[in-house]
Amino acid sequence: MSSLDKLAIRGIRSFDDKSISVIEFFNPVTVIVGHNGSGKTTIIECLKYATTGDQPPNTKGGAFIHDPKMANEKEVKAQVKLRFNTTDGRKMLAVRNMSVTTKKSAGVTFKTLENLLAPADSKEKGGKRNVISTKKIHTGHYQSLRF
Ligand SMILES: Nc1ncnc2c1ncn2[C@@H]1O[C@H](COP(=O)(O)OP(=O)(O)OP(=O)(O)O)[C@@H](O)[C@H]1O
Repeated sequence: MSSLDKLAIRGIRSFDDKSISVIEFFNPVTVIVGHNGSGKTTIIECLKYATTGDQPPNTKGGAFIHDPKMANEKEVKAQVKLRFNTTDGRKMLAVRNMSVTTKKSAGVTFKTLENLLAPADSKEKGGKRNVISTKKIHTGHYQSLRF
């Protein structure tokens, strides 16, 4: 059976872009507990975003990203990184990046940046990963991952 290992969130909704929040998943169950507005739903939305690339409804234009006004920045870079185990026991990493920039002249600009799916332990010389795909994955164990 495939399983979730760790989820790292930076710059999504109330998770600011100055630090990385890591959520570790346990077997057989992980319970997410917190006050209203503390980010429970955001964690689930980040899991969905990591695995499908889909952002929550009504978040077109960067509303899923931490508000630059709250961060007191012109640009906020967001990243969701999911480490998971495949059905055949391999550790994989799915990473998605996006950004919002604010300019007086152009308003808010939302961009999707690099996405990747790679073996989690695949650091090559020079720190580059052995990337399987930065686009769509249709087959095998990654069937539900759309890149
Ligand atoms: N773009 C954004 N930038 C900064 N903060 C945001 C942004 N969008 C939403 N938020 C904040 O993120 C929080 C939403 O968190 P979320 O809905 O994940 O919490 P929750 O723990 O599921 O809450 P509840 O228990 O009420 O369902 C709210 O505090 C909201 O003000």
